[in-house]
Amino acid sequence: MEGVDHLADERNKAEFDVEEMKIVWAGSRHAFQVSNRISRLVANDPIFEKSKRAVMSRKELFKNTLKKSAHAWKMINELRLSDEESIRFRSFMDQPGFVDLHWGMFVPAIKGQGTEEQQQKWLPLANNMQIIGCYAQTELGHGSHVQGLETTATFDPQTDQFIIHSPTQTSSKWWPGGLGKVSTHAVVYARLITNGKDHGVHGFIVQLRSLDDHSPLPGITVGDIGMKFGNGAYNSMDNGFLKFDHFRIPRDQMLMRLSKVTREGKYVASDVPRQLVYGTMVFVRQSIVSNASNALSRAVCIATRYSAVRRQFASQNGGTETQVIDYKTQQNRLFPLLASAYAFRFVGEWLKWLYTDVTQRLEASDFATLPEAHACTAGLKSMTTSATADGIEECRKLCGGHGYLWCSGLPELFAVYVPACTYEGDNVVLQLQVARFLMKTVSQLGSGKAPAGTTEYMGRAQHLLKCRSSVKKAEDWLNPGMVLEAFEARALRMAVSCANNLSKFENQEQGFSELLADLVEAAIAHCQLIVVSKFIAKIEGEIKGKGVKNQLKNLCYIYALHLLHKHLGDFLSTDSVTPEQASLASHQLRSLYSQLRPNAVALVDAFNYTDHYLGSVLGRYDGNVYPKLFEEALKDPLNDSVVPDGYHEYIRPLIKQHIRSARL
Ligand SMILES: CC/C=C\C/C=C\C/C=C\C/C=C\C/C=C\C/C=C\CC/C=C/C(=O)SCCNC(=O)CCNC(=O)[C@H](O)C(C)(C)COP(=O)(O)OP(=O)(O)OC[C@H]1O[C@@H](n2cnc3c(N)ncnc32)[C@H](O)[C@@H]1OP(=O)(O)O
Ligand SMILES: Cc1cc2nc3c(=O)[nH]c(=O)nc-3n(C[C@H](O)[C@H](O)[C@H](O)COP(=O)(O)OP(=O)(O)OC[C@H]3O[C@@H](n4cnc5c(N)ncnc54)[C@H](O)[C@@H]3O)c2cc1C
Repeated sequence: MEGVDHLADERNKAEFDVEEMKIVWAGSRHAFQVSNRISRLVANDPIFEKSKRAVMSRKELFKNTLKKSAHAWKMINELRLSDEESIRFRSFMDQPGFVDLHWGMFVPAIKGQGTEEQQQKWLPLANNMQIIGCYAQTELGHGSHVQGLETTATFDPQTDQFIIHSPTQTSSKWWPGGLGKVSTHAVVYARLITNGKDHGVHGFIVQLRSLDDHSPLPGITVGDIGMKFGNGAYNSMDNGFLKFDHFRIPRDQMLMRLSKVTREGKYVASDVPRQLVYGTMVFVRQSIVSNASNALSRAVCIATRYSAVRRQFASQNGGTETQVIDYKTQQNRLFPLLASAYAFRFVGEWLKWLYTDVTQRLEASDFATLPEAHACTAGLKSMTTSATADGIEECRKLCGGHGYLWCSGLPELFAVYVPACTYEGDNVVLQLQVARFLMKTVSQLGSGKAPAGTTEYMGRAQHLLKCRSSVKKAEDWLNPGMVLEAFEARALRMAVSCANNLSKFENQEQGFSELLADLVEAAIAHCQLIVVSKFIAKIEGEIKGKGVKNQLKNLCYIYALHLLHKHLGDFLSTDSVTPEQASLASHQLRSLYSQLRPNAVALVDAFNYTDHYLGSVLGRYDGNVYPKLFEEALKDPLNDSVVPDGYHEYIRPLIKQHIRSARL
């Protein structure tokens, strides 16, 4: 029935102020107001309609993306939206496209690696979209191993130019988003060569296409790399290939904030760490963590609302059938994901603070916290995207058969999201960066240099290596100190165990290679500790609104205790908890699920998503699922005619043949 709220009973059960929780979720009252206004602006504009993406051909989808992007740009200008509002606008459009790379990587790369002069020249053009750019780093042969890139940028002192060249097939750029069909320019990463000397990988601004007719400039071969996973989904993006044939650019198009090449061809390195050339990736990894909470919360919102609508089997005392959300198995799978969405939100907020802090320090030539910022952004990007991709798939299964329908919104969300485990650094490769950082920190323990920031707990090694958890009853698992100590002991003991095993090898690099799997586990334990500790810090801060803090506490302990349960092997083998304490944790977890249950729908309402953004029949705000499933089915092109195209060629002859043989 239209207009009826099928989830009203669920909403009436809530024990907290949902409006205040919306503000906590958004980060501030101002952020909530911006998101609320912009999401409705986008939802009410028919140009941003998205239900037909799966049945569009690639070309239609791509053109539709161009149309949406152009319309968005027009509206952003007409309405004079601020940067913050424009970012929200593009996010609520919910269609991957070249603009993500233009604003998300091309512009930040120039800001981070360009000199003042270069910024003054290029940023106004990019900010007005008079040029459109992408980030061309990955090649056919190398993505993870950035130092292995093969494209060359050789300085020619006679002409004061760099010659950009792709010497082999594997040196072709391959994957950059926005490159295939749209970008006029790219920040290209290539090996800088001056006077025959290779100075490693540097960034260069390169024009690729004519600004008059969009044709590739002579010496440039460029195109799209082809269809990717899923219908619709990430195929709206023109990930591209690019080959250079001795293509020339002026010397001043090398991004020279970190190092320079003089008119004479002299290479001048500045005193800043060369790793700052990777700065754009650090920035994007940081934003990917906040995005993980967006993607996971969308999936969880769909699965929670649908689990409250869906009924299967009569309850034990007869009467109406049971809502599937009341099955403990459903709660055990769903509620930790709901808690994870909140956890990733808060760790994302913290990571944004860390990133801003390290950026300010770098500007003041303080490089001390750079390794930690790199380890945190790499590790949290890896941990949150892996958990989110798995979580979206779990939400699909939580919705039973209907979750497999495109109109559930979950297949497309998964197809769009899953490459986040690979782009901006393969998740295993990134955890190995964290592991290196941890091994370095452990090796320095006792040297007088106290670990700081997220490794501060390692400075308490004497205690953490010996301590026994003092949990005696289930409620002790609601004590933040006891929870933190268990996670710290587990993370430290895993890291120290890896370090001890490494020390048995004469060759450290060989030892590292042998122990890769254990090192990744230790890195994940460290990252989980960070997320738990930032969630605890959040609930210990000031939180307004009736019952809001209580709900966040429940979510925090669900997050921590489900991790304890999932990684019980780690906790037991490191003696961080005993089997009895683990069983008390499971008991406490069940109790927390029961406390969360009446608040589940209200907790996903607090995400404040429009039906447009959710894009899911199962996750509709009003819970009116069944009639809408029919409506969606009838919209499928296969239902345009009652008798399908192909009947006369392929079905009728089969049936007639059968009838003939039956008559014989
Ligand atoms: C249809 C729509 C429907 C629905 C939509 C729904 C949902 C969408 C939801 C969410 C979307 C989510 C997110 C969107 C947001 C943005 C994404 C948008 C598009 C994606 C675009 C992707 C772009 C890319 O992928 S760009 C390419 C990225 N490439 C990589 O990341 C490469 C990975 N490799 C590396 O980073 C490095 O090479 C390395 C592995 C780290 C290097 O290792 P190595 O040790 O060999 O390196 P070096 O010798 O160079 O370094 C030695 C030394 O330096 C330290 N180091 C390394 N990196 C850094 C750094 N960045 N900062 C500081 N320090 C660094 C290293 O640790 C060593 O230190 P030590 O010597 O001390 O050991
Ligand atoms: C959708 C999408 C968008 C992208 N957009 C861009 C873009 O805009 N610009 C751009 O430049 N690039 C882009 N990329 C490329 C992306 O950054 C790379 O694919 C990514 O960094 C992984 O590198 P790779 O493909 O070389 O993987 P590989 O390194 O070849 O990984 C293959 C396997 O080897 C393993 N492996 C690799 N090295 C190690 C190691 N040292 N130890 C243990 N295991 C290892 C990995 O874990 C993985 O299992 C994009 C990729 C995708 C999928």
